[in-house]
Amino acid sequence: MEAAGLMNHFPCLVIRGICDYSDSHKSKEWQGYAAMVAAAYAKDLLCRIIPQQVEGEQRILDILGPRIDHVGETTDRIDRNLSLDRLPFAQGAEFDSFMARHEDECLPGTRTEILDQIREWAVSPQGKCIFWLNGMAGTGKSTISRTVAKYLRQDKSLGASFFFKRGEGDRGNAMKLFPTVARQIALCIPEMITSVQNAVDDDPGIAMKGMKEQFDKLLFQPLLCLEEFGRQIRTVVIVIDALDECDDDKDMRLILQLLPQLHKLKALHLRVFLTSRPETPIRLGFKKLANHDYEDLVLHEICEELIEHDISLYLNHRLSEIRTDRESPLPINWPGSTNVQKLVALSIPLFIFAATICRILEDPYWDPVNSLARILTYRNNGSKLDGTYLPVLDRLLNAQSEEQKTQIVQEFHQVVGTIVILESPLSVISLSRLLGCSQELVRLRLKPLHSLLNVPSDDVMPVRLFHLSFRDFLLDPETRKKTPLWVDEKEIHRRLAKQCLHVCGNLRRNICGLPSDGTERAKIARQTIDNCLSPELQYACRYWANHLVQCTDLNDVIHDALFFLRRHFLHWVETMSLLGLVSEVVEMLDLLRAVISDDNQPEMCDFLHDSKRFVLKFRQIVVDAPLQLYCSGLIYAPRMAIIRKEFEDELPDWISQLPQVDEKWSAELQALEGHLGMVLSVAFSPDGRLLASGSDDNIVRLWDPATGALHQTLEGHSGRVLSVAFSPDGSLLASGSYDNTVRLWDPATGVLHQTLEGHSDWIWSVAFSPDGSLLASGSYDNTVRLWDPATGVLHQTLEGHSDWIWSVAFSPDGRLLASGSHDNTVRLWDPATGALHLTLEGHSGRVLSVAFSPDGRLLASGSHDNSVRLWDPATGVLHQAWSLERPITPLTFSSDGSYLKTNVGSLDIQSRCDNHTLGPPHVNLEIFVEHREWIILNRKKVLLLPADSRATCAATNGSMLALGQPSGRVSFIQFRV
Ligand SMILES: Nc1ncnc2c1ncn2[C@@H]1O[C@H](COP(=O)(O)OP(=O)(O)OP(=O)(O)O)[C@@H](O)[C@H]1O
Repeated sequence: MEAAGLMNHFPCLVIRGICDYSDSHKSKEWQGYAAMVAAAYAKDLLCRIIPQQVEGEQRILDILGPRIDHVGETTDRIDRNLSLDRLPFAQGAEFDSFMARHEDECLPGTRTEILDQIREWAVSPQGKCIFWLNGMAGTGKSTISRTVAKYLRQDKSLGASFFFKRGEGDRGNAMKLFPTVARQIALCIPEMITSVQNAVDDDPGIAMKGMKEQFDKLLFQPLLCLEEFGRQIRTVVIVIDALDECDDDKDMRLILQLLPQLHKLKALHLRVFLTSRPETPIRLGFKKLANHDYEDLVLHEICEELIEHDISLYLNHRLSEIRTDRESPLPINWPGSTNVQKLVALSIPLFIFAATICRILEDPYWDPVNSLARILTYRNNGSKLDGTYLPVLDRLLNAQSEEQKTQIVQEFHQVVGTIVILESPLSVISLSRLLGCSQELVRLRLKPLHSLLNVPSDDVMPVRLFHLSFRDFLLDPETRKKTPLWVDEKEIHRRLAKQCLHVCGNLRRNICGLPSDGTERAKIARQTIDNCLSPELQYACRYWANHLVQCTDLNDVIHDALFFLRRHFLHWVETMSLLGLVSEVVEMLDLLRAVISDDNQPEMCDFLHDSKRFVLKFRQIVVDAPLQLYCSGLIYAPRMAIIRKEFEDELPDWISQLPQVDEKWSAELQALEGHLGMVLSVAFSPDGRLLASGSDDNIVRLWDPATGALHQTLEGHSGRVLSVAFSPDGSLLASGSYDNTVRLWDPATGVLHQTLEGHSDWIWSVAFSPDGSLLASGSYDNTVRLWDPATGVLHQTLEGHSDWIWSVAFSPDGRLLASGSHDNTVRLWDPATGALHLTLEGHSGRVLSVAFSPDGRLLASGSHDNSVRLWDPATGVLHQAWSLERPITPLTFSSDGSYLKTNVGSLDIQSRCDNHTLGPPHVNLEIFVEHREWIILNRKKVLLLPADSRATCAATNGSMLALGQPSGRVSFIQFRV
């Protein structure tokens, strides 16, 4: 048949296929699958062909007959499933995934009380939103989670499960937590599918967005929509296991902030069963939750008899299995009840010890009678760890010649030493490539250790420790006295650093063969990246610096590192960009800089300084399109930049005339791009680790000033954000807005704590009291309001000004609050009572800025009348007035109080001189705005910023200056120029 003819017949053939499958009675699974595929074709083809083929239409309808509705229904379902398929999910995170098929569940008869308690909580209408099972490593939490998930599935109340696992790709972080959970819940509550589908359609990149947004759009809102369906209320539980294995403390805390919101859902009882070790960020996260949000159970604190009973049951069961499974019969009385008792005592409260002992005893290469005797001997001599691990390790060296022993010890260090030090696990194949040895050698060394290491039969799967205690044992300095197999951590780090750098030598330009220099990272499939970058190369790129900084003899490795950087720096950044890890490059450069001395390694220091400038400057473009590094990056780098000179050969040869560029790096470290409107306010957190920027686009963004990474996007205001301020302990961020509200956010998680409503006009200024117990907001409604930031309760409304409030400031002891107003006055209030203390009159123009000196003895006011006035805040007496050239804002004291910094110059307070003196040498930074350009004075150096720095606001953390720009960018300026 000709191609055209075939095309004409094709739709009918497909539809015939559908009819045939519907009539046949093949396996249910097959039918479902075939139906979906066939119906998808049919729907598509019907739409395209029917209007054009009148004759064909009749035939199609004849064949389909009454089944047409069924096809429509099926295709809708396919559409929905396809939509859910666009949601990325973490492979293997579900409790019954293929990867988890060998994981244990609770042995029947063990954990009965705990399991009952959890089941009761899940079904009780009064049950709290979260059940937190908290316990030390190896107490059996994950085993309980798997069992709970299984029961819930049987009861049809399992909504979703997510088992975190460090070093297991997406399971080791929170990026895909909510998409994975949303996908599972939507499949179990079909009414939710359309809302999830809409969220994905509205924003196809939603799964790459911040967690708060993912939670809201993929989970919370779709679940909220269920209320429309008015179904009978049912219980749905999400199981989240091992939250402590999520790689980012802030993410853990954010998850804990978000989950309690699920309690607000009315259409169902949504519960979360969550387990973790009692790690600090998690404990602190729970501490912040209200008591009614969660209940908890501490697994290692339950009554010892219960633990003893369970471990004893487990050991008896496993030991009897070992007896039965053994090919050669064991002595009739083995292991003997006394020995079992001893093993039980040895294990309490850790199930992992019992499990490890059983793995040792069932190892077919060793005699269990002998193994048991050794375990019990070690038990008498040392710690639990000795008793568990030494018997296995000692056996490796038994009955070997000295020569063999030396070789075994050396290979053990090479292979097992590496496995315990690795930052994330690698397979046998990757290990052999990283170590430069044969796969056979790796296998050989692992063979006698199957009871301590999880060695998959598939050589491409990662080798892992059964339990981290094995690592602790091998690295413990005390172990050195007990076995030559002790692992010298620093030495292994040194070797790994060198081996990683060696592997990184394979990097090259355009390693993934991207079609063009402009290819966007978002459009590169993960599969392509994984095909081109082997796991060991990915590992080496990501961790070489971590290993380097942890070894003793740095000189030797630094030489290798410099050699690598000078050849492959750009290739490395390209690879890190492909992996989505550009921020880590900056962190790694900082890490290296911290251990390298200026005197001994000046060349490395210069290189690190220059390369950091390069990455910060071009970060955004590199994040978006990796290969732009060689074009936009190199050609716009300053002429004398080390990176530009080193990599001159990489400059694109198709650009005949390169753009004019500066000789050296300018003062601008980095521009933070993301705001869609003018940046109106910026503030550093008290520890300098976060920068907040408020903008015309109604959004507050939180950035990491060290790497330029965007941490949070705080959305909620419906008007411009005019002012931002951190609380003194950095735990809260306040934002004042055109929408007449102040919002209080948790800067660590981005969660909105409170919306303070009450002002009837814009809020231009917000300030926390020095002890953080009060928040003042100054507004265009002529009032200042004082709030309790912890509860959001309004304490006082300070009325008295007859016009807008531009600025508010607390005195350092918190006893006074100053407000500067459009009515040309400054007022001083007692924040405790709200009483007006003084009204300072004298300015002939609006007062734009107020500031207290660090000792609280002076109050400065800057006005639109171009003057600065200095008052005694206790008496209201005017000390001094300067008349300057322009309206004064902002106004701040130098940290030692000797200078007053204004936008037109600095004023020496002691000598009362008004000649715009530069600060004394110890004054690190002064900031001025001169003719709408910014001047920075640093140790008497004056720096005029580029003409485009028309900053609207500024803040400093002591080493960097952040400038908000009308263009919506935030620029970082370094001081040491
Ligand atoms: N009730 C049980 N029945 C049978 N085996 C158990 C039970 N509890 C724990 N185990 C065994 O103990 C091992 C360790 O338990 P598990 O991994 O659940 O501990 P964990 O508390 O989650 O540890 P970690 O915090 O290190 O992840 C399991 O692999 C399993 O073999």
